[in-house]
Amino acid sequence: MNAHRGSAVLSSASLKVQPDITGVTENHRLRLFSGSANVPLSQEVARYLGMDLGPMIRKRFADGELYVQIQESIRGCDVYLIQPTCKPVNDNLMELLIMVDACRRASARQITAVIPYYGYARADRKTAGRESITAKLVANLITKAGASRVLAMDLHSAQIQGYFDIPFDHVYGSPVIFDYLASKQLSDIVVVSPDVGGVARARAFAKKLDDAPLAIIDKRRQAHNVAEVMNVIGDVKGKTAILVDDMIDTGGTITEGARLLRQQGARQVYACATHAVFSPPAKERLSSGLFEEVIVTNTIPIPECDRFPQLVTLSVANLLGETIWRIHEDTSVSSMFR
Ligand SMILES: Nc1ncnc2c1ncn2[C@@H]1O[C@H](COP(=O)(O)O)[C@@H](O)[C@H]1O
Ligand SMILES: O=P(O)(O)OC[C@H]1O[C@H](OP(=O)(O)OP(=O)(O)O)[C@H](O)[C@@H]1O
Ligand SMILES: [Mg+2]
Ligand SMILES: [Mg+2]
Repeated sequence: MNAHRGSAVLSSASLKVQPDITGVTENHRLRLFSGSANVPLSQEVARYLGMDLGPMIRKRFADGELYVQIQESIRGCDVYLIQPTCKPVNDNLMELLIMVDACRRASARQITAVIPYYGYARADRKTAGRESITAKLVANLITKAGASRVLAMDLHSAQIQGYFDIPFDHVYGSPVIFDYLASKQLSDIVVVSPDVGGVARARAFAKKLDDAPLAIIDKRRQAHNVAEVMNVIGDVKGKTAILVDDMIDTGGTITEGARLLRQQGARQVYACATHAVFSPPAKERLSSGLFEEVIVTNTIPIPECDRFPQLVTLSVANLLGETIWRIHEDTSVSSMFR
């Protein structure tokens, strides 16, 4: 390459752009940057990919506004920006948007927003008049900022993929949870969806657990953040119930569900959820003795003060790393979940 350049003037050793072993020029290489929302997860992803996180300055001005500067050239690079939009959601979202904008203006070839937890996902439709569909607004913001594609894990509702008109890879944390559950060798399992929105997720989960039976809880919400459970559809008596959800926020849904399952004769209750949102009083509810274990992943960092003895945290870093690699290599992502 670059033979057209005067070799007497520039020897190939002095050229900055070298072809790598795959024949792709090095300036199209994969680069990974982390926002501040979950640096330990980003570091684990980088370790899986055998690379370092790219250098980036992130600071706050005296007036509270954010400043981001990518500290190396990313011209022509395929850039992956890892940032779950968890608490503080508005700050983390804004930081992601600023990172995307900075990469676009720095002439990155492709920008993938890697969003292990997609905040505002529960505002996925109008449930009353004169409400915003904030999940769609967030999609518009990410797209408009300049993202070329999105990688997200366990969206609250899968339809959010369609809020984007750019390629979207939706992956699941369930394989790491299956592996963990398999190691426990539980018997007489019933997989339980704690509400109607979780039925498809729980059904897929049950299928993977040797076609375990499925039960569904009829949950209602009379007010925001208040969960009321009415009934269990399915047989749970004497069984090990595995509640499966996308997220645990205040813990109302999963603990009210567990209480009902115990009342209906479940022998043991395990809670599984990808995203540990953990708003108060989640810790108190989850550690009240209803659960054998509460199994979550590290899409959202869990501060020490929110941990409790029954909590098991599994890492999705390898899964995200493998997905990033497959996106970069243009190979199948869906085959990871068959
Ligand atoms: N972040 C949120 N926390 C709690 N509730 C929320 C949030 N965003 C939207 N909501 C409300 O949740 C329900 C969703 O309706 P479902 O039928 O249970 O899916 C709705 O009232 C949203 O305003
Ligand atoms: O821990 P909590 O504070 O109870 O919140 C978490 C629950 O809220 C969401 O469900 P949602 O109420 O949106 O119902 P859906 O899944 O049927 O859409 C989410 O899927 C969890 O089930
Ligand atoms: Mg919902
Ligand atoms: Mg739910």
